[in-house]
Amino acid sequence: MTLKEPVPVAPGTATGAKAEPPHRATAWPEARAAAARAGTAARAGREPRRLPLGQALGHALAEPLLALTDLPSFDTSAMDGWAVAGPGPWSVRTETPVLAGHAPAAALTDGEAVRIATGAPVPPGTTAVIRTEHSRTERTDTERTDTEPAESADRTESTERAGGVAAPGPVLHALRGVVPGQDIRPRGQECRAGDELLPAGTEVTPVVLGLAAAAGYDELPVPPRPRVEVLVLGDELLTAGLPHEGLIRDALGPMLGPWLAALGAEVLATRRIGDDAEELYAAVTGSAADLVVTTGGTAAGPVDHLHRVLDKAGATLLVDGVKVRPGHPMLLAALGGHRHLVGLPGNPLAAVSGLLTLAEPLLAALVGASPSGGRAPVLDEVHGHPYDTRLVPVVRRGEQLVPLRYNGPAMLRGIAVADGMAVVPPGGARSGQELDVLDLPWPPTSGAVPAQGACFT
Ligand SMILES: Nc1nc2c(c(=O)[nH]1)N[C@H]1C(S)=C(S)[C@@H](COP(=O)(O)OP(=O)(O)OC[C@H]3O[C@@H](n4cnc5c(N)ncnc54)[C@H](O)[C@@H]3O)O[C@H]1N2
Ligand code: MOO
Repeated sequence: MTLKEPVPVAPGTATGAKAEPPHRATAWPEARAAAARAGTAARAGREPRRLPLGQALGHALAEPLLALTDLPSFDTSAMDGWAVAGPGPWSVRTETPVLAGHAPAAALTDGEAVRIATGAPVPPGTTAVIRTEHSRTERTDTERTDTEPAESADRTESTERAGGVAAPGPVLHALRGVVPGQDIRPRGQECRAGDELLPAGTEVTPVVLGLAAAAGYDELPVPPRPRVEVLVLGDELLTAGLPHEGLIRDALGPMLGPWLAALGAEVLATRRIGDDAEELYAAVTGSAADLVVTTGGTAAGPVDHLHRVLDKAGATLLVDGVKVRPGHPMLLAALGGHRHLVGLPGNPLAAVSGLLTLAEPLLAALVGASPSGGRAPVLDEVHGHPYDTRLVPVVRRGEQLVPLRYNGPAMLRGIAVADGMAVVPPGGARSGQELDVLDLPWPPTSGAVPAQGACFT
């Protein structure tokens, strides 16, 4: 590998030159934006497919979720009790109670009441629903003048005297004031047909499935999953056993496939290529993936073939180095035909940095989603790079971010227990300063993290 960076010259030195940024790489926020733009452009022409609700979990909505019906779709009783019309007392209509899932009962006229269950359509003319426990019924039968609890109304609703002569039905009294409309969920209370319930790009969670079903959907439109292939470069990598004689375990092959899958990708394969330029050329040009992710070989060492291979393949470098630590040799290339390649540096935490900087925004844009993240204050001062952004593994402690100790470019020990990576601007961050945080696509840690400290090598 050759040194990519001119040594910065301090102002006032013998050369008289001003201090220059140490390399001509893309600024970190612009690199992320370029990756998102690449994903958005590649998204054009990728037709959404319709998946049954049972298969749509975890996808992003390809289109806004528009209500296919009013919700509720009819005026609904919110309580078990009585549908009443006008002021009371009411004469109870002694028909079958109105139940959920049944056709609406005949219209009520002022002074009438009918038993009704939660979720049942209120009869036309209903002005309020009175909860069972806020009511009492009274028989008008001369043999019985005592009042009875409403729960036993069914038993009191005998309309026949001995001899078959119709008796007046029971009378319903309210035990509290009755407000017009009380305990009625009016049609369209939650939404009207055509209302946007959720924007495109929303992740389909279990609740989204429930809302979609309530709103009338059997299927949901989702973008096709981006197809990704991972190519792991490096002759020094072992796939099993202990490191020995300069050989080390491949830490990225086992990590990247599942990580990319957690970001919504369909991982076609993870292939180990070694340091063979021809094999790499064949793998890159022959890949059927929308996104090829390579690891290693991004720098300028004797066996770092990636730039030469991309050049030979006619690829266009959209980002060639990013002003970020770790991971500054990362790159993004357009391969033609809406296909892209993200080159992750070989150092494992540098590869994570490249994944979050370039691969995540590109994949999110390909499916119309937004990259995850938020902002939070950092507990202590964080050392910064003079010119470049730093990405630092952090845990969330309450509202605050705590940087983790093992954050060197070759280390995964910090990020393994992290909740995300804090974005530390050039020059560093003060204690209490708000920082952007890049989330990881799995639940936060329990917070049981070893003691903190600094370790930058
Ligand atoms: N002269 C220069 N040398 C280097 C520079 C530079 O600017 N000038 N940049 C350094 C930085 S920063 C990084 S990051 C690396 C990037 O190197 P490559 O992307 O070319 O990666 P490799 O050289 O292949 O590997 C670097 C390092 O990572 C280990 N590695 C590679 N793959 C894996 C893997 N799958 N699992 C675990 N570890 C892996 C590899 O053995 C090396 O130790 O370049 C610096 N050098
Ligand atoms: O950018 Mo390198 O990632 O410092 O190791």
